[in-house]
Amino acid sequence: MTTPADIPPTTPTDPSSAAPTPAADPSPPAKGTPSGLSRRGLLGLLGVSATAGFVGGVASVAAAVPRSDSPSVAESYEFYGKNQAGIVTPAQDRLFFASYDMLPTATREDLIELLQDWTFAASRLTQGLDVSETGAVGGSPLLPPDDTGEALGLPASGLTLTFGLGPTLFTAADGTDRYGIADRQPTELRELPLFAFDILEEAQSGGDLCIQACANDPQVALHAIRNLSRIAFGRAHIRWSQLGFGRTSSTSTAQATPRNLFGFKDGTANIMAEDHAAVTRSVWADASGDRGWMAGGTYLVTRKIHMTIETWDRARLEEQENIFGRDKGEGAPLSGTKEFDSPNFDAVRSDGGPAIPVNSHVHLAHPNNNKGAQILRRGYNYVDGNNGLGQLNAGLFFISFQRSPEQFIRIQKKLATDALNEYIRHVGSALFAVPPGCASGGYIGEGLFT
Ligand SMILES: C=CC1=C(C)c2cc3[nH]c(cc4nc(cc5[nH]c(cc1n2)c(C)c5CCC(=O)O)C(CCC(=O)O)=C4C)c(C)c3C=C
Ligand SMILES: [Fe+2]
Repeated sequence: MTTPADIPPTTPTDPSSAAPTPAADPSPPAKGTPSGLSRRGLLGLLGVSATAGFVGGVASVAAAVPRSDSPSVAESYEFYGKNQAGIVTPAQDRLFFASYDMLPTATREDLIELLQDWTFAASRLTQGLDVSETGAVGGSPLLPPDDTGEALGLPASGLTLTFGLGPTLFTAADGTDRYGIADRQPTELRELPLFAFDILEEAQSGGDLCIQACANDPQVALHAIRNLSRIAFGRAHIRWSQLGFGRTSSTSTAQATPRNLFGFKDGTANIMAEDHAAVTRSVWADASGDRGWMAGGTYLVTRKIHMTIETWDRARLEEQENIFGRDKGEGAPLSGTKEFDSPNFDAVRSDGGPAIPVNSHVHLAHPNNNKGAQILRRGYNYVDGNNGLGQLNAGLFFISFQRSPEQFIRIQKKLATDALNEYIRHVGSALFAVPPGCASGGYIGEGLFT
Protein backbone atom coordinates (compact mmCIF):
# COMPACT_ATOMS: atom_id res chain seq x y z
CA MET A 1 0.00 0.00 0.00
CA THR A 2 1.69 3.19 -1.07
CA THR A 3 -1.16 5.68 -1.07
CA PRO A 4 0.16 8.95 0.40
CA ALA A 5 -1.29 9.56 3.83
CA ASP A 6 -1.93 13.17 2.94
CA ILE A 7 -4.58 12.54 0.33
CA PRO A 8 -7.82 14.53 0.74
CA PRO A 9 -10.38 13.02 3.11
CA THR A 10 -13.06 10.77 1.76
CA THR A 11 -15.77 13.30 2.46
CA PRO A 12 -18.71 12.55 0.19
CA THR A 13 -20.06 15.48 -1.79
CA ASP A 14 -23.60 14.15 -1.85
CA PRO A 15 -24.47 12.91 1.62
CA SER A 16 -27.62 11.17 0.44
CA SER A 17 -25.83 8.85 -1.95
CA ALA A 18 -22.33 8.58 -0.58
CA ALA A 19 -21.06 5.45 1.09
CA PRO A 20 -19.46 5.74 4.51
CA THR A 21 -15.85 4.80 5.10
CA PRO A 22 -15.38 1.19 3.96
CA ALA A 23 -16.07 -1.34 6.69
CA ALA A 24 -13.29 -3.60 5.50
CA ASP A 25 -10.62 -4.47 8.04
CA PRO A 26 -7.84 -2.02 7.17
CA SER A 27 -5.08 -4.50 7.88
CA PRO A 28 -4.65 -8.15 8.64
CA PRO A 29 -4.24 -8.97 12.32
CA ALA A 30 -0.72 -8.05 13.32
CA LYS A 31 -0.24 -10.94 15.69
CA GLY A 32 -1.56 -14.34 16.48
CA THR A 33 -4.49 -13.35 18.70
CA PRO A 34 -8.09 -13.13 17.49
CA SER A 35 -8.09 -9.41 18.29
CA GLY A 36 -5.17 -8.76 15.96
CA LEU A 37 -3.01 -7.34 18.75
CA SER A 38 0.03 -8.98 20.28
CA ARG A 39 -0.60 -11.05 23.40
CA ARG A 40 1.06 -8.23 25.38
CA GLY A 41 -1.18 -5.62 23.76
CA LEU A 42 -4.25 -7.64 24.61
CA LEU A 43 -3.14 -7.95 28.21
CA GLY A 44 -2.94 -4.17 28.32
CA LEU A 45 -6.50 -3.84 27.08
CA LEU A 46 -7.68 -6.42 29.57
CA GLY A 47 -5.83 -4.77 32.42
CA VAL A 48 -4.01 -7.99 33.23
CA SER A 49 -0.37 -7.92 34.25
CA ALA A 50 1.97 -9.75 31.92
CA THR A 51 2.97 -12.20 34.62
CA ALA A 52 -0.62 -13.07 35.52
CA GLY A 53 -1.07 -15.03 32.31
CA PHE A 54 -3.70 -14.76 29.65
CA VAL A 55 -6.96 -16.26 30.81
CA GLY A 56 -10.20 -16.72 28.99
CA GLY A 57 -9.19 -15.61 25.53
CA VAL A 58 -11.65 -13.76 23.37
CA ALA A 59 -15.04 -15.35 22.91
CA SER A 60 -15.99 -14.27 19.45
CA VAL A 61 -14.68 -12.06 16.72
CA ALA A 62 -17.23 -9.44 15.82
CA ALA A 63 -17.34 -8.13 12.28
CA ALA A 64 -15.38 -4.90 11.81
CA VAL A 65 -18.22 -2.42 11.65
CA PRO A 66 -17.72 1.34 11.36
CA ARG A 67 -19.04 3.16 14.41
CA SER A 68 -21.52 5.19 12.41
CA ASP A 69 -23.40 4.74 9.18
CA SER A 70 -24.23 8.40 8.79
CA PRO A 71 -22.90 9.44 5.39
CA SER A 72 -22.35 13.01 6.51
CA VAL A 73 -19.61 11.91 8.88
CA ALA A 74 -17.55 9.72 6.61
CA GLU A 75 -14.43 11.91 6.68
CA SER A 76 -11.45 9.65 7.26
CA TYR A 77 -7.79 9.58 6.36
CA GLU A 78 -5.91 6.47 5.33
CA PHE A 79 -3.36 5.51 7.97
CA TYR A 80 -0.92 3.65 5.73
CA GLY A 81 1.17 5.63 3.27
CA LYS A 82 4.55 7.03 2.34
CA ASN A 83 4.38 9.75 5.00
CA GLN A 84 2.49 9.72 8.28
CA ALA A 85 -0.82 11.57 8.27
CA GLY A 86 -1.48 14.53 10.59
CA ILE A 87 1.32 16.65 9.16
CA VAL A 88 0.24 18.11 5.83
CA THR A 89 -3.31 16.86 6.45
CA PRO A 90 -5.63 19.89 6.69
CA ALA A 91 -5.42 20.76 10.39
CA GLN A 92 -8.40 19.34 12.27
CA ASP A 93 -10.01 21.38 15.02
CA ARG A 94 -9.10 19.29 18.07
CA LEU A 95 -5.94 17.83 19.53
CA PHE A 96 -4.98 15.32 22.17
CA PHE A 97 -1.21 15.04 22.34
CA ALA A 98 0.48 12.48 24.59
CA SER A 99 4.14 11.94 25.40
CA TYR A 100 5.17 8.53 26.77
CA ASP A 101 8.11 7.08 28.66
CA MET A 102 9.13 3.46 28.27
CA LEU A 103 8.98 1.48 31.50
CA PRO A 104 12.32 0.46 33.06
CA THR A 105 11.61 -3.23 32.47
CA ALA A 106 10.75 -2.88 28.77
CA THR A 107 13.04 -4.62 26.27
CA ARG A 108 13.87 -4.03 22.60
CA GLU A 109 11.30 -6.71 21.72
CA ASP A 110 8.69 -4.92 23.84
CA LEU A 111 9.38 -1.68 21.97
CA ILE A 112 9.05 -3.34 18.56
CA GLU A 113 5.86 -5.09 19.58
CA LEU A 114 4.42 -1.86 21.00
CA LEU A 115 5.05 -0.05 17.70
CA GLN A 116 3.43 -2.97 15.84
CA ASP A 117 0.39 -2.94 18.14
CA TRP A 118 0.03 0.85 17.90
CA THR A 119 0.26 0.66 14.10
CA PHE A 120 -2.41 -2.01 13.94
CA ALA A 121 -4.73 -0.17 16.33
CA ALA A 122 -4.15 3.18 14.59
CA SER A 123 -5.02 1.69 11.21
CA ARG A 124 -8.41 0.78 12.67
CA LEU A 125 -9.13 3.83 14.82
CA THR A 126 -8.48 6.23 11.94
CA GLN A 127 -11.12 4.40 9.91
CA GLY A 128 -13.73 4.83 12.66
CA LEU A 129 -13.38 1.26 13.90
CA ASP A 130 -12.96 -0.05 17.42
CA VAL A 131 -9.38 -0.60 18.56
CA SER A 132 -9.53 -4.33 17.87
CA GLU A 133 -11.80 -6.69 15.98
CA THR A 134 -13.49 -7.71 19.21
CA GLY A 135 -13.96 -4.09 20.16
CA ALA A 136 -16.19 -2.63 22.85
CA VAL A 137 -19.00 -5.16 22.87
CA GLY A 138 -17.90 -8.16 20.79
CA GLY A 139 -15.88 -9.97 23.42
CA SER A 140 -16.51 -12.27 26.33
CA PRO A 141 -18.89 -10.89 28.97
CA LEU A 142 -16.44 -12.28 31.50
CA LEU A 143 -13.58 -10.02 30.39
CA PRO A 144 -13.06 -6.26 30.22
CA PRO A 145 -13.82 -5.13 26.66
CA ASP A 146 -10.89 -4.48 24.31
CA ASP A 147 -12.26 -1.06 23.42
CA THR A 148 -13.33 1.47 26.05
CA GLY A 149 -16.49 2.27 24.07
CA GLU A 150 -16.86 6.06 24.37
CA ALA A 151 -16.58 6.42 20.60
CA LEU A 152 -19.30 3.88 19.78
CA GLY A 153 -21.61 5.57 17.30
CA LEU A 154 -19.12 8.32 16.51
CA PRO A 155 -17.59 8.62 13.04
CA ALA A 156 -13.87 8.70 12.26
CA SER A 157 -14.14 12.51 12.44
CA GLY A 158 -10.99 13.01 10.38
CA LEU A 159 -8.85 11.32 13.05
CA THR A 160 -5.13 11.18 12.33
CA LEU A 161 -2.55 9.54 14.59
CA THR A 162 1.06 10.63 14.21
CA PHE A 163 3.81 8.78 16.08
CA GLY A 164 7.17 10.20 17.14
CA LEU A 165 10.37 8.96 18.81
CA GLY A 166 12.19 11.14 21.34
CA PRO A 167 15.97 11.48 21.77
CA THR A 168 15.86 9.54 25.06
CA LEU A 169 14.46 6.47 23.28
CA PHE A 170 17.83 6.18 21.54
CA THR A 171 20.09 7.28 24.38
CA ALA A 172 18.67 7.52 27.90
CA ALA A 173 19.54 10.47 30.12
CA ASP A 174 22.24 8.34 31.80
CA GLY A 175 23.76 7.46 28.40
CA THR A 176 22.31 3.94 28.24
CA ASP A 177 21.43 2.38 24.89
CA ARG A 178 18.36 0.55 26.23
CA TYR A 179 17.07 -0.78 22.91
CA GLY A 180 20.21 -1.19 20.78
CA ILE A 181 19.33 1.79 18.56
CA ALA A 182 21.80 4.43 19.78
CA ASP A 183 23.80 4.09 16.57
CA ARG A 184 20.66 4.95 14.56
CA GLN A 185 20.02 8.21 16.44
CA PRO A 186 20.17 11.14 14.03
CA THR A 187 22.81 13.65 15.16
CA GLU A 188 20.20 16.40 15.16
CA LEU A 189 17.77 14.48 17.41
CA ARG A 190 19.07 16.00 20.67
CA GLU A 191 17.31 17.90 23.40
CA LEU A 192 16.57 21.42 22.18
CA PRO A 193 18.86 24.14 23.58
CA LEU A 194 17.58 26.47 26.27
CA PHE A 195 16.23 29.66 24.67
CA ALA A 196 15.85 33.17 26.09
CA PHE A 197 12.81 33.42 28.39
CA ASP A 198 12.39 29.63 28.67
CA ILE A 199 10.90 28.61 32.02
CA LEU A 200 10.46 24.97 31.18
CA GLU A 201 8.73 22.50 33.45
CA GLU A 202 10.12 18.98 33.38
CA ALA A 203 6.61 17.58 33.78
CA GLN A 204 5.55 19.18 30.49
CA SER A 205 8.66 18.37 28.50
CA GLY A 206 10.47 15.54 26.72
CA GLY A 207 9.47 11.92 26.40
CA ASP A 208 10.58 8.66 24.75
CA LEU A 209 7.60 8.43 22.39
CA CYS A 210 4.67 10.61 21.38
CA ILE A 211 1.31 10.35 19.72
CA GLN A 212 -0.42 13.35 18.17
CA ALA A 213 -4.16 12.64 17.83
CA CYS A 214 -6.03 15.22 15.76
CA ALA A 215 -9.75 14.99 14.99
CA ASN A 216 -12.80 17.12 14.49
CA ASP A 217 -14.41 15.61 17.59
CA PRO A 218 -12.52 15.81 20.92
CA GLN A 219 -14.04 12.55 22.14
CA VAL A 220 -12.63 10.70 19.13
CA ALA A 221 -9.14 12.08 19.80
CA LEU A 222 -9.44 11.19 23.49
CA HIS A 223 -10.71 7.70 22.67
CA ALA A 224 -7.68 7.09 20.47
CA ILE A 225 -5.12 8.17 23.06
CA ARG A 226 -6.93 6.36 25.85
CA ASN A 227 -7.00 3.06 23.98
CA LEU A 228 -3.46 3.38 22.64
CA SER A 229 -2.32 4.05 26.22
CA ARG A 230 -4.10 0.89 27.41
CA ILE A 231 -2.30 -1.08 24.72
CA ALA A 232 1.00 0.30 26.01
CA PHE A 233 0.33 -1.12 29.48
CA GLY A 234 3.43 -2.80 30.90
CA ARG A 235 5.65 -1.27 28.23
CA ALA A 236 5.16 2.52 28.27
CA HIS A 237 3.09 5.06 30.18
CA ILE A 238 2.01 8.65 29.66
CA ARG A 239 4.57 11.21 30.84
CA TRP A 240 2.51 14.29 29.98
CA SER A 241 -0.41 15.11 27.74
CA GLN A 242 -2.17 18.15 26.34
CA LEU A 243 -5.67 18.80 25.10
CA GLY A 244 -6.00 21.48 22.44
CA PHE A 245 -8.97 23.17 20.83
CA GLY A 246 -9.21 25.58 17.93
CA ARG A 247 -6.40 25.00 15.46
CA THR A 248 -4.08 28.00 15.22
CA SER A 249 -2.84 27.27 11.74
CA SER A 250 -4.07 26.44 8.31
CA THR A 251 -2.15 23.74 6.50
CA SER A 252 -4.22 23.87 3.31
CA THR A 253 -5.22 26.76 1.06
CA ALA A 254 -8.78 25.41 1.30
CA GLN A 255 -8.93 26.37 4.99
CA ALA A 256 -9.86 29.75 6.43
CA THR A 257 -7.21 31.26 8.71
CA PRO A 258 -8.17 30.73 12.36
CA ARG A 259 -7.47 33.10 15.25
CA ASN A 260 -5.32 32.56 18.33
CA LEU A 261 -6.23 33.55 21.91
CA PHE A 262 -4.76 37.05 21.36
CA GLY A 263 -7.45 37.49 18.70
CA PHE A 264 -5.07 37.57 15.70
CA LYS A 265 -5.27 35.50 12.54
CA ASP A 266 -2.64 32.79 12.90
CA GLY A 267 -1.26 30.58 10.16
CA THR A 268 -1.44 33.01 7.24
CA ALA A 269 2.16 32.57 6.12
CA ASN A 270 2.34 28.89 6.97
CA ILE A 271 3.59 26.15 4.64
CA MET A 272 0.48 24.84 2.86
CA ALA A 273 0.05 21.24 1.68
CA GLU A 274 -0.55 22.44 -1.86
CA ASP A 275 2.91 24.05 -1.99
CA HIS A 276 4.70 20.81 -2.87
CA ALA A 277 8.03 22.53 -3.42
CA ALA A 278 7.98 24.04 0.09
CA VAL A 279 6.82 20.76 1.66
CA THR A 280 9.61 18.83 -0.07
CA ARG A 281 12.20 21.47 0.74
CA SER A 282 11.25 22.15 4.37
CA VAL A 283 9.18 19.28 5.81
CA TRP A 284 10.19 15.77 4.67
CA ALA A 285 13.56 14.42 5.69
CA ASP A 286 15.68 12.67 3.10
CA ALA A 287 18.03 9.70 3.37
CA SER A 288 21.20 11.73 3.82
CA GLY A 289 23.84 11.15 6.48
CA ASP A 290 22.93 9.06 9.48
CA ARG A 291 19.20 9.18 8.96
CA GLY A 292 18.45 6.76 6.13
CA TRP A 293 15.53 5.28 8.09
CA MET A 294 14.05 8.79 8.40
CA ALA A 295 13.54 9.36 4.65
CA GLY A 296 9.93 10.50 4.28
CA GLY A 297 9.78 11.35 7.98
CA THR A 298 10.12 14.71 9.69
CA TYR A 299 10.92 16.28 13.07
CA LEU A 300 8.20 17.43 15.45
CA VAL A 301 8.70 20.25 17.95
CA THR A 302 6.18 20.97 20.71
CA ARG A 303 6.31 24.12 22.82
CA LYS A 304 3.71 24.77 25.46
CA ILE A 305 3.52 28.58 25.48
CA HIS A 306 1.60 30.29 28.26
CA MET A 307 -0.07 33.52 27.09
CA THR A 308 -0.84 36.20 29.69
CA ILE A 309 -4.13 37.02 28.08
CA GLU A 310 -5.47 39.33 30.82
CA THR A 311 -2.43 41.61 30.41
CA TRP A 312 -2.67 41.44 26.63
CA ASP A 313 -6.31 42.43 26.74
CA ARG A 314 -5.28 45.72 28.36
CA ALA A 315 -2.72 46.56 25.63
CA ARG A 316 -3.73 49.22 23.08
CA LEU A 317 -4.82 47.91 19.67
CA GLU A 318 -1.95 49.81 18.04
CA GLU A 319 0.55 48.11 20.34
CA GLN A 320 -0.96 44.68 19.71
CA GLU A 321 -0.69 45.21 15.94
CA ASN A 322 2.90 46.50 16.17
CA ILE A 323 3.86 43.45 18.21
CA PHE A 324 2.73 41.05 15.50
CA GLY A 325 3.46 43.36 12.55
CA ARG A 326 -0.02 42.64 11.19
CA ASP A 327 -3.40 44.32 11.62
CA LYS A 328 -5.94 42.61 13.83
CA GLY A 329 -9.02 42.72 11.61
CA GLU A 330 -7.75 41.60 8.19
CA GLY A 331 -4.47 40.02 9.27
CA ALA A 332 -2.59 42.03 6.63
CA PRO A 333 1.08 42.90 7.16
CA LEU A 334 1.37 46.52 8.35
CA SER A 335 3.03 47.30 5.01
CA GLY A 336 -0.06 46.18 3.05
CA THR A 337 -3.84 45.94 3.07
CA LYS A 338 -4.77 42.29 2.39
CA GLU A 339 -4.09 39.18 4.48
CA PHE A 340 -1.97 37.44 1.88
CA ASP A 341 0.04 40.50 0.80
CA SER A 342 3.76 39.79 1.13
CA PRO A 343 5.28 41.81 3.96
CA ASN A 344 7.51 44.64 2.75
CA PHE A 345 10.12 45.18 5.46
CA ASP A 346 11.45 48.29 3.65
CA ALA A 347 8.10 50.10 3.78
CA VAL A 348 8.07 53.21 6.04
CA ARG A 349 5.32 55.02 7.93
CA SER A 350 4.64 58.75 7.56
CA ASP A 351 6.88 59.43 10.59
CA GLY A 352 9.77 57.65 8.85
CA GLY A 353 9.75 54.54 11.05
CA PRO A 354 9.45 51.03 9.58
CA ALA A 355 5.83 50.02 8.81
CA ILE A 356 6.61 46.58 10.25
CA PRO A 357 8.64 47.13 13.46
CA VAL A 358 11.99 45.36 13.54
CA ASN A 359 11.12 43.71 16.86
CA SER A 360 7.72 42.51 15.61
CA HIS A 361 6.98 38.78 15.57
CA VAL A 362 6.48 38.63 11.82
CA HIS A 363 9.67 40.55 11.04
CA LEU A 364 11.77 38.25 13.20
CA ALA A 365 10.09 34.97 12.19
CA HIS A 366 10.04 35.63 8.43
CA PRO A 367 12.29 33.39 6.28
CA ASN A 368 14.08 36.49 4.89
CA ASN A 369 15.50 37.06 8.35
CA ASN A 370 16.29 33.40 9.02
CA LYS A 371 18.41 32.36 6.05
CA GLY A 372 15.29 31.03 4.32
CA ALA A 373 14.28 28.71 7.19
CA GLN A 374 10.60 27.75 7.11
CA ILE A 375 8.55 25.45 9.32
CA LEU A 376 5.08 23.91 9.06
CA ARG A 377 3.10 25.17 12.07
CA ARG A 378 0.21 23.04 13.35
CA GLY A 379 -0.54 24.28 16.87
CA TYR A 380 -3.68 24.54 19.01
CA ASN A 381 -5.13 26.84 21.66
CA TYR A 382 -5.33 25.41 25.15
CA VAL A 383 -6.95 26.41 28.44
CA ASP A 384 -5.98 24.39 31.53
CA GLY A 385 -8.37 26.01 34.02
CA ASN A 386 -7.28 29.09 35.97
CA ASN A 387 -4.98 30.21 38.78
CA GLY A 388 -5.98 31.47 42.22
CA LEU A 389 -6.29 35.03 40.91
CA GLY A 390 -8.91 33.99 38.40
CA GLN A 391 -6.49 34.29 35.48
CA LEU A 392 -6.71 31.63 32.79
CA ASN A 393 -3.90 29.11 32.39
CA ALA A 394 -4.18 29.54 28.67
CA GLY A 395 -1.95 29.69 25.66
CA LEU A 396 -0.70 28.11 22.50
CA PHE A 397 0.35 24.49 22.29
CA PHE A 398 2.79 25.18 19.48
CA ILE A 399 3.59 22.29 17.15
CA SER A 400 5.86 22.53 14.15
CA PHE A 401 7.15 20.02 11.63
CA GLN A 402 10.44 20.49 9.82
CA ARG A 403 12.97 18.35 7.98
CA SER A 404 15.56 19.33 10.56
CA PRO A 405 15.20 20.73 14.11
CA GLU A 406 17.72 23.37 13.03
CA GLN A 407 14.96 25.27 11.22
CA PHE A 408 12.96 25.70 14.44
CA ILE A 409 16.11 26.46 16.47
CA ARG A 410 17.18 29.20 14.04
CA ILE A 411 13.80 30.95 14.19
CA GLN A 412 13.34 30.55 17.93
CA LYS A 413 16.80 32.05 18.55
CA LYS A 414 15.84 34.99 16.35
CA LEU A 415 12.69 35.49 18.43
CA ALA A 416 14.87 36.41 21.47
CA THR A 417 14.14 40.10 20.74
CA ASP A 418 10.46 39.52 19.88
CA ALA A 419 8.14 42.19 21.37
CA LEU A 420 5.68 39.33 21.94
CA ASN A 421 7.93 37.90 24.69
CA GLU A 422 6.44 40.37 27.19
CA TYR A 423 3.15 38.48 26.90
CA ILE A 424 4.21 34.83 26.58
CA ARG A 425 6.24 32.24 28.47
CA HIS A 426 7.48 28.90 27.13
CA VAL A 427 6.74 26.29 29.81
CA GLY A 428 7.02 22.99 27.93
CA SER A 429 9.29 21.68 25.20
CA ALA A 430 9.85 18.44 23.32
CA LEU A 431 11.45 17.16 20.15
CA PHE A 432 10.57 13.93 18.36
CA ALA A 433 11.69 12.21 15.18
CA VAL A 434 8.59 11.28 13.19
CA PRO A 435 9.43 8.20 11.08
CA PRO A 436 7.99 7.87 7.59
CA GLY A 437 4.65 6.16 7.08
CA CYS A 438 4.42 2.43 6.48
CA ALA A 439 2.58 0.03 4.21
CA SER A 440 -0.14 -2.34 5.40
CA GLY A 441 1.62 -5.26 7.07
CA GLY A 442 4.51 -3.03 8.17
CA TYR A 443 4.76 -0.84 11.25
CA ILE A 444 5.77 2.68 12.19
CA GLY A 445 9.51 2.89 12.88
CA GLU A 446 10.32 -0.47 11.28
CA GLY A 447 13.32 1.01 9.45
CA LEU A 448 15.03 1.47 12.79
CA PHE A 449 15.17 -2.21 13.55
CA THR A 450 16.23 -3.66 10.19
C1 LIG B 1 9.90 29.41 16.60
C2 LIG B 1 8.77 29.46 16.00
C3 LIG B 1 7.56 30.22 16.44
C4 LIG B 1 7.01 30.34 17.70
C5 LIG B 1 7.48 29.70 18.98
C6 LIG B 1 5.86 31.17 17.57
C7 LIG B 1 4.99 31.54 18.61
C8 LIG B 1 3.82 32.28 18.47
N1 LIG B 1 3.31 32.81 17.31
C9 LIG B 1 2.14 33.47 17.56
C10 LIG B 1 1.32 34.15 16.62
C11 LIG B 1 1.66 34.40 15.29
N2 LIG B 1 2.72 33.91 14.59
C12 LIG B 1 2.71 34.39 13.31
C13 LIG B 1 3.63 34.12 12.32
C14 LIG B 1 4.73 33.27 12.44
N3 LIG B 1 5.18 32.66 13.58
C15 LIG B 1 6.26 31.87 13.29
C16 LIG B 1 7.00 31.10 14.18
C17 LIG B 1 6.76 30.99 15.55
N4 LIG B 1 5.76 31.53 16.27
C18 LIG B 1 6.50 31.98 11.90
C19 LIG B 1 7.59 31.25 11.15
C20 LIG B 1 5.56 32.85 11.38
C21 LIG B 1 5.45 33.29 9.93
C22 LIG B 1 6.30 34.49 9.67
C23 LIG B 1 6.18 34.94 8.23
O1 LIG B 1 6.72 34.26 7.35
O2 LIG B 1 5.56 35.97 7.99
C24 LIG B 1 1.56 35.25 13.17
C25 LIG B 1 1.20 36.03 11.91
C26 LIG B 1 0.28 35.28 10.98
C27 LIG B 1 0.89 34.05 10.38
O3 LIG B 1 1.62 34.11 9.39
O4 LIG B 1 0.66 32.99 10.94
C28 LIG B 1 0.89 35.24 14.37
C29 LIG B 1 -0.39 35.97 14.72
C30 LIG B 1 1.90 33.34 18.95
C31 LIG B 1 0.68 33.92 19.65
C32 LIG B 1 2.93 32.63 19.51
C33 LIG B 1 3.17 32.21 20.90
C34 LIG B 1 2.26 32.16 21.82
FE1 LIG C 1 4.32 32.84 15.48
